[in-house]
Amino acid sequence: MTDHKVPVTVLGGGSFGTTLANLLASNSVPTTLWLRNEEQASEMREQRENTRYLPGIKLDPQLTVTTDMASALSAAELVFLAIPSGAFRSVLQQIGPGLAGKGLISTTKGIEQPGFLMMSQIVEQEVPEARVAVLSGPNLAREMAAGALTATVVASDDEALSAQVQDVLGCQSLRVYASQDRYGVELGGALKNVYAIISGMAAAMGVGENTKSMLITRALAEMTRFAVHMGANPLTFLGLAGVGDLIVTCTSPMSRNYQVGHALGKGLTLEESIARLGQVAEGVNTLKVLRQKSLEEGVYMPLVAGLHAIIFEQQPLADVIGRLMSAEQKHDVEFSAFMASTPLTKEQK
Ligand SMILES: NC(=O)c1ccc[n+]([C@@H]2O[C@H](COP(=O)([O-])OP(=O)(O)OC[C@H]3O[C@@H](n4cnc5c(N)ncnc54)[C@H](O)[C@@H]3O)[C@@H](O)[C@H]2O)c1
Ligand SMILES: O=P(O)(O)OC[C@H](O)CO
Repeated sequence: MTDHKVPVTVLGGGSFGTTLANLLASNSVPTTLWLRNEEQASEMREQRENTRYLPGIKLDPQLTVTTDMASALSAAELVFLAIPSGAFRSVLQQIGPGLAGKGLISTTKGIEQPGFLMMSQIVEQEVPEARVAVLSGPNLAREMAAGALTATVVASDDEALSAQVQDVLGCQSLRVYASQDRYGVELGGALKNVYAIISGMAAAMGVGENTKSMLITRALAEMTRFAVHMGANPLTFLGLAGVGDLIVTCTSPMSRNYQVGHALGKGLTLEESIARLGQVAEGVNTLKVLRQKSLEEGVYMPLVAGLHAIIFEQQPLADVIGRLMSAEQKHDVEFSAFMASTPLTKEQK
Protein backbone atom coordinates (compact mmCIF):
# COMPACT_ATOMS: atom_id res chain seq x y z
CA MET A 1 0.00 0.00 0.00
CA THR A 2 1.17 3.54 -0.75
CA ASP A 3 1.08 6.40 1.80
CA HIS A 4 -0.30 8.88 -0.68
CA LYS A 5 -3.86 7.91 -1.62
CA VAL A 6 -5.51 9.20 -4.78
CA PRO A 7 -8.74 11.21 -4.30
CA VAL A 8 -11.89 9.13 -4.72
CA THR A 9 -15.56 9.92 -5.26
CA VAL A 10 -18.45 7.54 -4.68
CA LEU A 11 -21.69 8.14 -6.58
CA GLY A 12 -24.82 6.93 -4.79
CA GLY A 13 -25.87 7.51 -1.18
CA GLY A 14 -27.64 4.20 -0.57
CA SER A 15 -26.38 1.43 1.67
CA PHE A 16 -23.49 0.33 -0.53
CA GLY A 17 -22.31 3.75 -1.67
CA THR A 18 -22.28 4.98 1.93
CA THR A 19 -20.46 1.85 3.10
CA LEU A 20 -17.73 2.13 0.46
CA ALA A 21 -17.26 5.87 0.98
CA ASN A 22 -16.99 5.44 4.73
CA LEU A 23 -14.49 2.62 4.38
CA LEU A 24 -12.36 4.67 1.96
CA ALA A 25 -12.40 7.69 4.27
CA SER A 26 -11.43 5.48 7.22
CA ASN A 27 -8.50 4.28 5.08
CA SER A 28 -7.27 7.92 4.92
CA VAL A 29 -8.31 8.21 1.29
CA PRO A 30 -9.59 11.74 0.47
CA THR A 31 -13.20 10.73 -0.23
CA THR A 32 -16.33 12.49 -1.41
CA LEU A 33 -19.76 10.85 -1.39
CA TRP A 34 -22.23 12.27 -3.91
CA LEU A 35 -25.95 11.76 -3.55
CA ARG A 36 -28.90 13.45 -5.20
CA ASN A 37 -31.02 14.30 -2.15
CA GLU A 38 -29.93 17.54 -0.37
CA GLU A 39 -32.08 16.88 2.69
CA GLN A 40 -30.41 13.50 3.19
CA ALA A 41 -26.97 14.97 2.49
CA SER A 42 -27.30 17.75 5.05
CA GLU A 43 -28.60 15.29 7.63
CA MET A 44 -25.56 13.11 6.96
CA ARG A 45 -23.21 16.09 7.32
CA GLU A 46 -24.81 17.17 10.60
CA GLN A 47 -25.54 13.83 12.27
CA ARG A 48 -22.60 11.92 10.68
CA GLU A 49 -24.96 9.04 9.93
CA ASN A 50 -27.05 7.82 6.98
CA THR A 51 -30.20 7.12 8.99
CA ARG A 52 -32.22 6.07 5.92
CA TYR A 53 -29.88 3.45 4.43
CA LEU A 54 -27.23 2.67 7.04
CA PRO A 55 -28.63 3.47 10.49
CA GLY A 56 -26.32 2.97 13.45
CA ILE A 57 -23.06 3.38 11.51
CA LYS A 58 -21.05 6.52 12.29
CA LEU A 59 -19.56 8.31 9.31
CA ASP A 60 -15.86 9.08 9.32
CA PRO A 61 -15.24 12.75 10.20
CA GLN A 62 -13.06 13.11 7.07
CA LEU A 63 -15.80 11.98 4.65
CA THR A 64 -17.17 14.82 2.48
CA VAL A 65 -20.87 14.50 1.60
CA THR A 66 -22.26 16.61 -1.24
CA THR A 67 -25.03 16.90 -3.83
CA ASP A 68 -22.85 19.08 -6.08
CA MET A 69 -21.69 16.74 -8.85
CA ALA A 70 -19.15 19.16 -10.35
CA SER A 71 -17.28 19.66 -7.08
CA ALA A 72 -17.56 15.94 -6.27
CA LEU A 73 -15.81 15.01 -9.49
CA SER A 74 -13.30 17.81 -10.03
CA ALA A 75 -10.42 16.28 -8.06
CA ALA A 76 -11.37 12.59 -8.19
CA GLU A 77 -9.04 10.14 -9.88
CA LEU A 78 -11.21 7.10 -9.12
CA VAL A 79 -15.01 7.07 -9.14
CA PHE A 80 -17.02 4.20 -7.64
CA LEU A 81 -20.54 3.88 -9.02
CA ALA A 82 -23.16 2.58 -6.57
CA ILE A 83 -26.31 3.63 -8.42
CA PRO A 84 -29.10 1.04 -8.99
CA SER A 85 -29.04 -0.42 -12.50
CA GLY A 86 -32.33 1.23 -13.48
CA ALA A 87 -30.79 4.72 -13.06
CA PHE A 88 -27.17 3.90 -13.94
CA ARG A 89 -27.10 5.11 -17.54
CA SER A 90 -29.08 8.27 -16.86
CA VAL A 91 -26.69 9.31 -14.09
CA LEU A 92 -23.70 8.85 -16.42
CA GLN A 93 -25.48 10.86 -19.10
CA GLN A 94 -26.09 13.74 -16.66
CA ILE A 95 -22.38 13.91 -15.86
CA GLY A 96 -21.14 13.79 -19.44
CA PRO A 97 -17.49 14.62 -20.13
CA GLY A 98 -16.76 15.17 -16.39
CA LEU A 99 -15.73 11.52 -16.15
CA ALA A 100 -13.32 11.29 -19.09
CA GLY A 101 -9.91 9.86 -18.16
CA LYS A 102 -10.92 8.80 -14.66
CA GLY A 103 -10.93 5.24 -13.34
CA LEU A 104 -14.60 4.22 -13.13
CA ILE A 105 -15.45 1.23 -10.96
CA SER A 106 -18.98 -0.16 -11.10
CA THR A 107 -20.33 -1.86 -7.99
CA THR A 108 -23.86 -2.23 -9.38
CA LYS A 109 -25.14 -5.80 -9.70
CA GLY A 110 -27.77 -5.54 -12.42
CA ILE A 111 -28.33 -5.90 -16.17
CA GLU A 112 -29.75 -3.32 -18.60
CA GLN A 113 -32.37 -4.25 -21.14
CA PRO A 114 -32.56 -3.86 -24.12
CA GLY A 115 -29.11 -5.12 -25.04
CA PHE A 116 -28.41 -7.38 -22.04
CA LEU A 117 -25.70 -4.96 -20.96
CA MET A 118 -23.52 -5.13 -17.89
CA MET A 119 -22.96 -1.81 -16.13
CA SER A 120 -19.31 -1.62 -17.23
CA GLN A 121 -20.47 -1.93 -20.84
CA ILE A 122 -22.76 1.05 -20.24
CA VAL A 123 -19.75 2.93 -18.85
CA GLU A 124 -17.79 2.11 -22.02
CA GLN A 125 -20.65 3.42 -24.16
CA GLU A 126 -21.25 6.61 -22.19
CA VAL A 127 -17.65 7.46 -21.25
CA PRO A 128 -15.45 5.99 -24.01
CA GLU A 129 -12.30 7.64 -22.58
CA ALA A 130 -12.68 6.13 -19.11
CA ARG A 131 -10.66 3.37 -17.51
CA VAL A 132 -13.13 0.67 -16.45
CA ALA A 133 -13.33 -1.88 -13.64
CA VAL A 134 -15.97 -3.67 -11.62
CA LEU A 135 -16.07 -4.56 -7.94
CA SER A 136 -18.07 -7.59 -6.84
CA GLY A 137 -18.06 -10.30 -4.21
CA PRO A 138 -19.78 -11.44 -1.01
CA ASN A 139 -20.22 -7.90 0.28
CA LEU A 140 -23.29 -7.27 2.41
CA ALA A 141 -23.10 -3.53 3.04
CA ARG A 142 -24.15 -3.60 6.67
CA GLU A 143 -21.51 -6.18 7.62
CA MET A 144 -18.76 -4.34 5.76
CA ALA A 145 -19.79 -1.09 7.37
CA ALA A 146 -19.57 -2.72 10.78
CA GLY A 147 -16.01 -3.90 10.05
CA ALA A 148 -16.70 -7.63 9.50
CA LEU A 149 -13.76 -9.34 7.80
CA THR A 150 -14.63 -9.36 4.10
CA ALA A 151 -13.12 -10.08 0.68
CA THR A 152 -14.05 -8.75 -2.72
CA VAL A 153 -12.86 -8.84 -6.34
CA VAL A 154 -11.78 -6.00 -8.60
CA ALA A 155 -11.96 -7.04 -12.23
CA SER A 156 -10.41 -5.14 -15.10
CA ASP A 157 -8.01 -5.64 -17.96
CA ASP A 158 -6.33 -2.43 -16.77
CA GLU A 159 -3.95 -3.91 -14.19
CA ALA A 160 -2.83 -0.50 -12.96
CA LEU A 161 -6.43 0.41 -12.21
CA SER A 162 -6.98 -2.85 -10.31
CA ALA A 163 -3.86 -2.11 -8.27
CA GLN A 164 -5.15 1.39 -7.45
CA VAL A 165 -8.45 -0.06 -6.26
CA GLN A 166 -6.62 -2.62 -4.13
CA ASP A 167 -4.55 0.21 -2.68
CA VAL A 168 -7.43 2.49 -1.69
CA LEU A 169 -9.86 -0.17 -0.45
CA GLY A 170 -7.64 -2.85 1.08
CA CYS A 171 -7.39 -2.66 4.87
CA GLN A 172 -7.46 -4.79 8.02
CA SER A 173 -11.12 -5.69 7.42
CA LEU A 174 -11.16 -5.94 3.61
CA ARG A 175 -9.07 -7.95 1.16
CA VAL A 176 -9.35 -7.05 -2.51
CA TYR A 177 -8.45 -9.80 -4.99
CA ALA A 178 -7.88 -9.06 -8.69
CA SER A 179 -9.37 -10.75 -11.76
CA GLN A 180 -9.14 -10.15 -15.48
CA ASP A 181 -12.54 -11.74 -16.21
CA ARG A 182 -14.57 -8.53 -15.93
CA TYR A 183 -17.57 -9.98 -17.73
CA GLY A 184 -17.69 -13.13 -15.60
CA VAL A 185 -17.28 -11.22 -12.33
CA GLU A 186 -20.03 -8.79 -13.27
CA LEU A 187 -22.34 -11.53 -14.51
CA GLY A 188 -21.84 -13.49 -11.27
CA GLY A 189 -22.87 -10.49 -9.17
CA ALA A 190 -26.02 -9.91 -11.19
CA LEU A 191 -27.16 -13.52 -11.60
CA LYS A 192 -26.86 -14.61 -7.98
CA ASN A 193 -29.61 -12.16 -6.98
CA VAL A 194 -32.20 -14.29 -8.78
CA TYR A 195 -31.20 -17.40 -6.86
CA ALA A 196 -31.25 -15.44 -3.59
CA ILE A 197 -34.94 -14.76 -4.22
CA ILE A 198 -35.51 -18.50 -4.67
CA SER A 199 -33.53 -19.29 -1.50
CA GLY A 200 -35.48 -16.73 0.54
CA MET A 201 -38.70 -18.21 -0.72
CA ALA A 202 -37.55 -21.74 0.13
CA ALA A 203 -36.53 -20.66 3.64
CA ALA A 204 -39.95 -19.12 4.23
CA MET A 205 -41.54 -22.42 3.21
CA GLY A 206 -39.45 -24.23 5.83
CA VAL A 207 -37.54 -26.52 3.45
CA GLY A 208 -34.83 -28.86 4.78
CA GLU A 209 -31.06 -28.34 4.78
CA ASN A 210 -30.61 -30.84 1.91
CA THR A 211 -32.99 -28.76 -0.16
CA LYS A 212 -31.15 -25.51 0.60
CA SER A 213 -27.85 -27.08 -0.41
CA MET A 214 -29.34 -28.55 -3.59
CA LEU A 215 -30.75 -25.15 -4.54
CA ILE A 216 -27.46 -23.28 -4.08
CA THR A 217 -25.41 -25.92 -5.88
CA ARG A 218 -27.77 -26.25 -8.83
CA ALA A 219 -27.98 -22.44 -8.95
CA LEU A 220 -24.19 -22.37 -9.34
CA ALA A 221 -24.40 -24.97 -12.13
CA GLU A 222 -27.13 -22.99 -13.88
CA MET A 223 -25.51 -19.56 -13.65
CA THR A 224 -22.15 -20.99 -14.74
CA ARG A 225 -23.77 -22.74 -17.73
CA PHE A 226 -25.29 -19.45 -18.80
CA ALA A 227 -22.11 -17.44 -18.20
CA VAL A 228 -19.93 -19.86 -20.16
CA HIS A 229 -22.41 -19.72 -23.03
CA MET A 230 -22.04 -15.92 -22.92
CA GLY A 231 -18.23 -16.09 -23.00
CA ALA A 232 -17.21 -15.95 -19.32
CA ASN A 233 -14.61 -18.22 -17.74
CA PRO A 234 -16.25 -20.96 -15.60
CA LEU A 235 -13.37 -20.76 -13.12
CA THR A 236 -14.51 -17.25 -12.17
CA PHE A 237 -17.62 -18.88 -10.69
CA LEU A 238 -15.46 -20.85 -8.25
CA GLY A 239 -14.22 -17.56 -6.82
CA LEU A 240 -15.54 -14.85 -4.51
CA ALA A 241 -17.62 -13.17 -7.20
CA GLY A 242 -19.26 -16.49 -8.11
CA VAL A 243 -19.84 -19.07 -5.43
CA GLY A 244 -18.74 -16.63 -2.69
CA ASP A 245 -21.42 -14.08 -3.46
CA LEU A 246 -23.98 -16.80 -4.21
CA ILE A 247 -23.52 -18.34 -0.75
CA VAL A 248 -23.83 -15.10 1.20
CA THR A 249 -26.81 -13.83 -0.75
CA CYS A 250 -28.67 -17.16 -0.69
CA THR A 251 -28.16 -17.71 3.04
CA SER A 252 -28.31 -14.30 4.71
CA PRO A 253 -31.57 -12.68 5.80
CA MET A 254 -29.62 -9.39 5.42
CA SER A 255 -29.74 -9.78 1.62
CA ARG A 256 -32.52 -7.67 0.15
CA ASN A 257 -33.10 -10.20 -2.65
CA TYR A 258 -33.42 -13.00 -0.08
CA GLN A 259 -35.87 -10.78 1.85
CA VAL A 260 -38.05 -10.30 -1.23
CA GLY A 261 -38.10 -14.08 -1.77
CA HIS A 262 -38.90 -14.66 1.91
CA ALA A 263 -41.83 -12.25 1.76
CA LEU A 264 -43.10 -13.96 -1.40
CA GLY A 265 -42.78 -17.33 0.34
CA LYS A 266 -44.91 -15.99 3.19
CA GLY A 267 -47.65 -15.16 0.71
CA LEU A 268 -47.09 -11.44 0.03
CA THR A 269 -47.47 -10.22 -3.55
CA LEU A 270 -44.40 -9.04 -5.45
CA GLU A 271 -45.52 -5.42 -5.08
CA GLU A 272 -46.01 -5.83 -1.31
CA SER A 273 -42.64 -7.57 -0.95
CA ILE A 274 -40.79 -4.78 -2.77
CA ALA A 275 -42.65 -2.01 -0.94
CA ARG A 276 -41.87 -3.56 2.44
CA LEU A 277 -38.15 -3.70 1.58
CA GLY A 278 -37.81 0.01 0.71
CA GLN A 279 -34.39 -0.61 -0.89
CA VAL A 280 -33.26 -1.95 -4.24
CA ALA A 281 -33.53 -5.72 -4.96
CA GLU A 282 -31.91 -6.03 -8.38
CA GLY A 283 -32.89 -9.70 -8.77
CA VAL A 284 -36.50 -8.91 -9.68
CA ASN A 285 -35.54 -7.08 -12.87
CA THR A 286 -32.65 -9.46 -13.55
CA LEU A 287 -35.10 -12.38 -13.46
CA LYS A 288 -37.14 -10.86 -16.31
CA VAL A 289 -34.06 -10.01 -18.35
CA LEU A 290 -32.43 -13.38 -17.77
CA ARG A 291 -35.54 -15.41 -18.59
CA GLN A 292 -35.84 -13.63 -21.94
CA LYS A 293 -32.13 -14.01 -22.70
CA SER A 294 -32.04 -17.71 -21.79
CA LEU A 295 -34.95 -18.34 -24.18
CA GLU A 296 -33.26 -16.36 -26.96
CA GLU A 297 -29.94 -18.15 -26.44
CA GLY A 298 -31.45 -21.60 -25.82
CA VAL A 299 -29.68 -22.03 -22.46
CA TYR A 300 -31.35 -24.50 -20.09
CA MET A 301 -32.17 -22.60 -16.86
CA PRO A 302 -34.89 -24.48 -14.99
CA LEU A 303 -34.61 -22.46 -11.76
CA VAL A 304 -34.93 -19.16 -13.61
CA ALA A 305 -37.86 -20.53 -15.61
CA GLY A 306 -39.51 -21.81 -12.43
CA LEU A 307 -39.20 -18.54 -10.50
CA HIS A 308 -40.39 -16.57 -13.52
CA ALA A 309 -43.43 -18.87 -13.79
CA ILE A 310 -44.29 -18.29 -10.12
CA ILE A 311 -43.78 -14.52 -10.04
CA PHE A 312 -44.73 -13.34 -13.51
CA GLU A 313 -46.91 -16.13 -14.94
CA GLN A 314 -48.97 -16.85 -11.79
CA GLN A 315 -48.30 -20.60 -12.00
CA PRO A 316 -48.92 -22.56 -8.78
CA LEU A 317 -45.78 -23.22 -6.74
CA ALA A 318 -46.59 -26.94 -6.39
CA ASP A 319 -46.73 -27.33 -10.20
CA VAL A 320 -43.37 -25.59 -10.64
CA ILE A 321 -41.69 -27.71 -7.95
CA GLY A 322 -43.23 -30.83 -9.48
CA ARG A 323 -41.79 -29.91 -12.89
CA LEU A 324 -38.34 -29.17 -11.46
CA MET A 325 -38.18 -32.49 -9.61
CA SER A 326 -39.36 -34.59 -12.56
CA ALA A 327 -37.09 -33.00 -15.20
CA GLU A 328 -34.44 -35.15 -16.89
CA GLN A 329 -31.60 -36.04 -14.49
CA LYS A 330 -28.44 -34.75 -16.20
CA HIS A 331 -24.80 -34.14 -15.24
CA ASP A 332 -23.60 -32.86 -11.89
CA VAL A 333 -20.56 -30.85 -13.08
CA GLU A 334 -20.62 -29.88 -16.75
CA PHE A 335 -17.31 -28.23 -17.49
CA SER A 336 -14.86 -31.12 -17.67
CA ALA A 337 -14.60 -30.56 -21.45
CA PHE A 338 -13.70 -26.90 -20.89
CA MET A 339 -11.12 -27.80 -18.25
CA ALA A 340 -9.52 -30.43 -20.50
CA SER A 341 -9.17 -27.91 -23.33
CA THR A 342 -7.71 -25.18 -21.08
CA PRO A 343 -4.27 -26.20 -19.77
CA LEU A 344 -3.18 -24.61 -16.50
CA THR A 345 -0.83 -21.63 -16.76
CA LYS A 346 2.55 -21.64 -14.97
CA GLU A 347 1.09 -19.44 -12.21
CA GLN A 348 -1.87 -21.78 -11.69
CA LYS A 349 0.47 -24.80 -11.39
N1 LIG B 1 -26.23 -3.06 -0.30
C1 LIG B 1 -25.36 -4.02 -0.52
O1 LIG B 1 -25.09 -4.86 0.35
C2 LIG B 1 -24.67 -4.10 -1.84
C3 LIG B 1 -23.44 -4.77 -1.93
C4 LIG B 1 -22.79 -4.85 -3.16
C5 LIG B 1 -23.36 -4.26 -4.28
N2 LIG B 1 -24.56 -3.63 -4.17
C6 LIG B 1 -25.13 -3.04 -5.38
O2 LIG B 1 -25.06 -1.63 -5.28
C7 LIG B 1 -26.10 -1.05 -6.07
C8 LIG B 1 -26.75 0.04 -5.25
O3 LIG B 1 -27.38 -0.62 -4.19
P1 LIG B 1 -27.57 -0.07 -2.72
O4 LIG B 1 -27.52 -1.26 -1.85
O5 LIG B 1 -26.68 1.04 -2.39
O6 LIG B 1 -29.10 0.41 -2.87
P2 LIG B 1 -30.02 1.17 -1.84
O7 LIG B 1 -31.40 0.75 -2.13
O8 LIG B 1 -29.50 1.03 -0.47
O9 LIG B 1 -29.83 2.70 -2.29
C9 LIG B 1 -30.04 3.12 -3.59
C10 LIG B 1 -29.50 4.54 -3.70
O10 LIG B 1 -29.52 4.91 -5.08
C11 LIG B 1 -30.04 6.23 -5.16
N3 LIG B 1 -30.60 6.48 -6.47
C12 LIG B 1 -31.64 5.86 -7.07
N4 LIG B 1 -31.86 6.43 -8.27
C13 LIG B 1 -30.96 7.43 -8.41
C14 LIG B 1 -30.68 8.39 -9.44
N5 LIG B 1 -31.42 8.45 -10.54
N6 LIG B 1 -29.69 9.25 -9.23
C15 LIG B 1 -28.95 9.21 -8.11
N7 LIG B 1 -29.15 8.34 -7.10
C16 LIG B 1 -30.14 7.45 -7.28
C17 LIG B 1 -31.09 6.27 -4.06
O11 LIG B 1 -31.43 7.62 -3.73
C18 LIG B 1 -30.35 5.56 -2.93
O12 LIG B 1 -29.50 6.44 -2.27
C19 LIG B 1 -27.05 -2.21 -6.46
O13 LIG B 1 -26.85 -2.55 -7.79
C20 LIG B 1 -26.61 -3.35 -5.56
O14 LIG B 1 -26.78 -4.61 -6.17
C21 LIG B 1 -25.21 -3.51 -2.98
O1 LIG C 1 -28.77 -7.19 -0.40
P1 LIG C 1 -28.57 -7.78 -1.78
O2 LIG C 1 -29.45 -8.97 -2.00
O3 LIG C 1 -28.68 -6.73 -2.83
O4 LIG C 1 -27.09 -8.35 -1.83
C1 LIG C 1 -26.05 -7.50 -1.46
C2 LIG C 1 -24.73 -7.94 -2.04
O5 LIG C 1 -24.83 -8.07 -3.43
C3 LIG C 1 -24.17 -9.18 -1.42
O6 LIG C 1 -22.89 -9.41 -1.94
